[in-house]
Amino acid sequence: MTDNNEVARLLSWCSERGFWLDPRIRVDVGPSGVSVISRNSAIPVDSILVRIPRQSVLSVKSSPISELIPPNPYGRGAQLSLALAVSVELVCGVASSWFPYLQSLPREIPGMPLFWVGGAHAIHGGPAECLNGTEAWKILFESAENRTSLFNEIDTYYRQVAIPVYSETCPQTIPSLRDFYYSYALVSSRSFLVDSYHGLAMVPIADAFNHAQDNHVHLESDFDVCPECGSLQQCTHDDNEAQERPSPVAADDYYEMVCIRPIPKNSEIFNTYGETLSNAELLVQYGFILDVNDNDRLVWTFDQLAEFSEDYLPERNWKTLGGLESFRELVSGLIPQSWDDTALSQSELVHIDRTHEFCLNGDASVSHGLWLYFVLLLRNSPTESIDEAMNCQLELELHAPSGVDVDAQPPLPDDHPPVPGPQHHHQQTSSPSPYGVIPELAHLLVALCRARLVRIGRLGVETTTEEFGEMLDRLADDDDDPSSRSTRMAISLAMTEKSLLDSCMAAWEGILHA
Ligand SMILES: C[S@@+](CC[C@H](N)C(=O)[O-])C[C@H]1O[C@@H](n2cnc3c(N)ncnc32)[C@H](O)[C@@H]1O
Repeated sequence: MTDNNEVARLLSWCSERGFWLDPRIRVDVGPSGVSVISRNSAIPVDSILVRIPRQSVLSVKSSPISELIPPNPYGRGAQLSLALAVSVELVCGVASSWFPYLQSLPREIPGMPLFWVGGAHAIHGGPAECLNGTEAWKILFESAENRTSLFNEIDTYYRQVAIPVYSETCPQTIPSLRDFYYSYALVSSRSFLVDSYHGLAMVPIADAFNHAQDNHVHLESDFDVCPECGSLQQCTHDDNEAQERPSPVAADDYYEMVCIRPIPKNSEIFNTYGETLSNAELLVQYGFILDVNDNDRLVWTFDQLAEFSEDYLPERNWKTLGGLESFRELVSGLIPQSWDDTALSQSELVHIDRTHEFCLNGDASVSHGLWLYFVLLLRNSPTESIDEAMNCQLELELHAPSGVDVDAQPPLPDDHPPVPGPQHHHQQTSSPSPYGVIPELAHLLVALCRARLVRIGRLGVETTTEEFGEMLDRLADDDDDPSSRSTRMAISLAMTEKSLLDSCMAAWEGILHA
């Protein structure tokens, strides 16, 4: 972990480079590494707490080897490019212009699952195994960008792009793959998208703030600078039409950490790394989780739902629904429509989801997209009304034995036979239900959740709440051991997902007894 001397060296370098820190704050070393704390006076909203000179950030553009790094403006590609720039600066050591900054960063980031696979953190029996089937597992191993694992993407970039650059710039001290992982981890956990010139960048001092959802500060920057030279003023790269950049004032040469929520005296000052980040995302990108995170959710893709339907509802083949692609189009065309004023918005079990995903949210409520998928799948003809299904949903919730309780514990004991699986799926009876497709939909949702629990494995199906508690308590006793801390975070994630799935199953089984 960073020590006080390293922080002192960082601050002295910052002062030489023209940084300005409000005297009401200090940078300190605490239990979560470096943090920023208010001194003995409260700080009001709109105060500028830190000014960071634009030319002091480490980005692909400001790197001495920028010409050698293939440009990659967004997403994981941008992170990999910046990791390459950072790794070369780390090799340069004291010769790097950013040395006092780089020496102040944590030497290891064991909380990030990137370091859990292989070595002491072997996947079998290690913390990574506890992530099996969870949302974090999906981010790590089924990356949305090209369905490959994060590890493969990093390894491929290292071999194909980084090694040739190292051979040219530092042939005597080529960083190892593990060294490259470290640089990637620094970028993943600390970089900011600052403006259209630097793009993603390492921003000293701005990255000393820890994360909270109710943050006190955020980074302000004039994003719209010349992407070619970074100029805030009109420059030779401007064409005649694009001369709308505002004339600069002195402050524009800085990025600023600005107070957006009053800060009490003597308390930690937090930034946010993203208002909607779930614990799975925080863990993978930053190596920590929050005790309570309202953004936690479980997501299914359309393809996963389609695969599930083929297994559990073989009688509904895609041909009867006009083909898989036209069904996909139907569903994806309806989800973004306005659902706020529909009857569904009054449901206790379904929520109108702004992300338009097929998901279960932190209240164990299913998204309107997931509900709609099953309604469209189950209805007997394309003319059957969705409004009718919404009314049936509300009716059934109303007539559930004791109302709907989404926090109810699952009625099934752990040794209860599983809910209908692919082989013995509950068939629709010949007499139609007065609640239309909703009872069948409830059965399917329960089966979908059960299938997800099975993917989580032992922690999903066999572990009781008490056992989770005991495991977490045991690991908390050993919190100084990074491996115990990692396992504790992984188990917490699995426990949260199991609890959401259990609550969802209990609620939908509850309405089946109406
Ligand atoms: C941008 S840095 C923040 C400064 C950092 N504490 C340091 O020592 O340099 C992000 C890292 O800080 C830690 N961190 C940030 N917010 C945290 C939180 N709420 N709880 C635990 N660790 C946190 C994590 O290790 C994360 O990867």
